[in-house]
Amino acid sequence: MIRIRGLAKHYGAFEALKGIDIDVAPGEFLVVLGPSGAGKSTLLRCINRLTTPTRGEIHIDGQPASDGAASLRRLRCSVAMIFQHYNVVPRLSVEKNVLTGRLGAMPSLLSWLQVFPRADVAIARECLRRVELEDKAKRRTDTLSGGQKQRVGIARALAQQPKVILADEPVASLDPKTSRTVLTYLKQASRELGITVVCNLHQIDYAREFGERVIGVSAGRVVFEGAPDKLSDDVLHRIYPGLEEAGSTAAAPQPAEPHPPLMRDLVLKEA
Ligand SMILES: Nc1ncnc2c1ncn2[C@@H]1O[C@H](COP(=O)(O)OP(=O)(O)OP(=O)(O)O)[C@@H](O)[C@H]1O
Repeated sequence: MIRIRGLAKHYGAFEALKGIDIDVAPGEFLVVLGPSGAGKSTLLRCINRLTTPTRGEIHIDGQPASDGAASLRRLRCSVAMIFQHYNVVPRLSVEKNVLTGRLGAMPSLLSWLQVFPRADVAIARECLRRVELEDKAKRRTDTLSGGQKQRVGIARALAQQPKVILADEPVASLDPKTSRTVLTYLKQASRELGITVVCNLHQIDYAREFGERVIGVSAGRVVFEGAPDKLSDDVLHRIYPGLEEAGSTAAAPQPAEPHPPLMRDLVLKEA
């Protein structure tokens, strides 16, 4: 579904991405792990062309992603985004926020007037049902909790009926219990609707729990690619260089515990 080859992004003299090759299968739930500044957001922004790569090729569903008008239109329809800070419009109702996911598919006059065809309202309601928020449809979105706002973000992305969802640290602002709920809704929708998801995360626990495959990015390069159960201590040190200096020295795996102390420290810090 997504094929990335030799992707590089420079900001002036700084190389944020240094030649990345990634393939994502249709319907796959791929987690991208990496320390702050590794280039995870830049990667997502290159995929949906919010930023223009310096070098490299990206194909989505066999079509090249480029800055041409036709390509951008295609990308805006087929690739949806979920953001860390939800990006909902606070004073709009929950349902209207979800309906904004339909704007790209609507005639421009109707979208300008914010008149939504009945079929689009039905799609929005179905998406709200998926995240179990149908009873909040008419509520102002600023009256919801953070977790509920992110579920609105998921419903809005689903309303777009995308082939791909890019989620940029979707649970970074949420507590662990709410984070799991939100990721469960996202994974369920991905599985049931066959949507490919690329999800940037900071939490190793959630990568293990929700990722079907994990990519580790460090300093603009892919340093790991594999199944979540392959996230050993060695791998984590490759993804997070300098981890020992920052935390405890007890980095050796301790099979009696679900997570070695070093990993747990990192998870708690991020949660
Ligand atoms: N518009 C920009 N101009 C200059 N430098 C940028 C820009 N956007 C990102 N960078 C730099 O590129 C590097 C990668 O940033 P990016 O946001 O992709 O990292 P990240 O892995 O998503 O980090 P975080 O987990 O903190 O969000 C960072 O050093 C950042 O400062």
